Amino acid sequence: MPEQTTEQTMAASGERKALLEVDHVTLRFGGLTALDDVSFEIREGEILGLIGPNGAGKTTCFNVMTGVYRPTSGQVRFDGNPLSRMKKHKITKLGLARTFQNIRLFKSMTVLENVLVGTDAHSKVGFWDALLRTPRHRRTEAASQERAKELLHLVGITARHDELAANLSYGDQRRLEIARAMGTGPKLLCLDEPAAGFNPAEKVKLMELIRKVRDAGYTVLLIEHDMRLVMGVTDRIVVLEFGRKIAEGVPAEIRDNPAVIAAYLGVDEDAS
Ligand SMILES: Nc1ncnc2c1ncn2[C@@H]1O[C@H](COP(=O)(O)OP(=O)(O)OP(=O)(O)O)[C@@H](O)[C@H]1O
Repeated sequence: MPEQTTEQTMAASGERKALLEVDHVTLRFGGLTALDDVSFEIREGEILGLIGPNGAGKTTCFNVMTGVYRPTSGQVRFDGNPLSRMKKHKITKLGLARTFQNIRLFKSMTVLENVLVGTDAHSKVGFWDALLRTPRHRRTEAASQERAKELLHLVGITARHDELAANLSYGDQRRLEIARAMGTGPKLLCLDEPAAGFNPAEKVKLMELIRKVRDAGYTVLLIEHDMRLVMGVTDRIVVLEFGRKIAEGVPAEIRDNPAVIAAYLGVDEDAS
């Protein structure tokens, strides 16, 4: 398939429905306003980057978007459903999955088992089916294994199914985290600094993987410090500074936006 230009992707994504809506969200930690009336949306099939200088509110926003924090005011809707008061497993079932800044794998389980933990979130078989190993349970288990192997193939760690997760290289552990999150069958995959600790070659590979994930039909939210990676892989970018949204647009617009440049360089916009 020929590669799409950003404009083509945008033209396509502009017609797409909003999968996740951040609607006038404010979040206060005591006296500190970590998010201040922030609104934006993630559209189906796009890769959206959320960026901003240290302390801008990205992680807080990510946590609000994935249902970890409840906003002080405003609302987050996923596929039209308000996330507040929803339990985590319900959010996962709706189709929202995330990875963590600090890798959180089950290190003493195998690579395949780690992904199976995710696929089990969608399992329809009950407790007794599992206990008695009914044909229904065996069929479901075989389908889950197949699915888990496909995901490992997608992220590029096929050959190491039976290896303990602890024995994988750091880069492969990060890839496994992505496969595990995808195992839950998400519509939206939220990646929290997936390139942390990567060398430049690994970052290039990660960019390819993120594109592959999007091309496989997933929508992706990416929080990432590495500007080159964000600019190179996202369709649109939202920029936060001091808890406020200061810009939103395609990478080329964000790159040239004076408010964004000022935020990153730490200079007074009027003085620049
Ligand atoms: N649980 C919390 N309690 C109190 N203040 C918090 C809490 N979490 C974050 N903050 C504050 O909220 C503000 C935004 O922090 P946040 O971690 O969301 O920023 P960030 O953009 O992710 O920063 P970084 O790039 O450094 O990770 C900061 O001033 C931070 O100190």
